[in-house]
Amino acid sequence: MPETVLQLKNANIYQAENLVLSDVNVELQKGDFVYLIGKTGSGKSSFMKTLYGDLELTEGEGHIVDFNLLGLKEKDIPFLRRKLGIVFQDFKLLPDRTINGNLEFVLKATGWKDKTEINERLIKVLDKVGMGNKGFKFPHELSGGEQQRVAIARALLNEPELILADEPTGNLDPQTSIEVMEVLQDINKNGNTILMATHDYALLLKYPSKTFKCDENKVFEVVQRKS
Ligand SMILES: Nc1ncnc2c1ncn2[C@@H]1O[C@H](COP(=O)(O)OP(=O)(O)OP(=O)(O)O)[C@@H](O)[C@H]1O
Repeated sequence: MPETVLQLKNANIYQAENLVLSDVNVELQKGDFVYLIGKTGSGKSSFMKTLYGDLELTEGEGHIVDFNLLGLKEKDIPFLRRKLGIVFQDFKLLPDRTINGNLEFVLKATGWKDKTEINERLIKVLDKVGMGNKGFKFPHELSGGEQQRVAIARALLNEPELILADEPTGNLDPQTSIEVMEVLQDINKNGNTILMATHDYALLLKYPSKTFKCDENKVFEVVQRKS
C-alpha cells in the first residue's frame, strides 16, 4: 500500500495578500524523489515554506506527514519540523562550532540526552554523506559541497519522514552539484522521501524523476521526454 506523506488539494498559497499559487494539487508517496521546478519568482520557495509551516495555509487542504497544514498552530510547528529534514541553498550551519557541534546542537534541541547515543548518531549520519572523518572541522574549513553534505546529514538526524530541499545545489558549481545530488540519490535509494526545489535543469536531465512545475500561479506535473 503506498503511504502518502504529502497531499495538497485545491490549496491557495499567498505571500502577504498576493496569491502566488492557486488551486495546487500535489501528492507525494513514501519513497518518492520529486522535483519542483520553475523560474525565479514562480513560487517554489513559497510552496516549500508552506510545507514547513513558514507560510500559513489558509485556503484548501494540506496534509504533511501526520500534520494538517490548515489551521496549523504556532506551537505545533517545531513538532512538524522534527518530522521533516530541511536543506537550504545556503547550508545554514552554525559558524561558531564544529560539524559535530552543529549536529549535537540539533539532537540536544530535539530531546537527545545520552552522550553515547548522540555520538553514535553523529557518526552514522556523517558516514551516510561521506563526511565521517570531518566532524572535528568548523564550517569555514569545509568547501561548499562539503557544507551541503553536512546540512544533509543534519536533516537526516531525526529520521525524517520527508526531506525538503530548497535549491540545495544553488550555491554550488556543476561538478559539486552532481556530487551532492549523488548523496541525495543514495539516501532516496535507502528509503528517504525527497522533495527538491531546483532550477538546475541539467540535474533533472541527468537524474530524471517525477517533476512538478510552478508557472503562472499554477503547479502542474511535467512529463520529461527521453531524447
Ligand atoms: N515575503 C514576501 N512578501 C511578499 N511577496 C513575496 C515575499 N516573498 C516572495 N514574494 C513574492 O512571491 C512570489 C514567489 O516568490 P518565491 O520566492 O516563492 O519564488 P521562487 O520560485 O522560489 O523564486 P527563486 O527561484 O528566485 O527563489 C514572487 O512574486 C515574490 O516576489
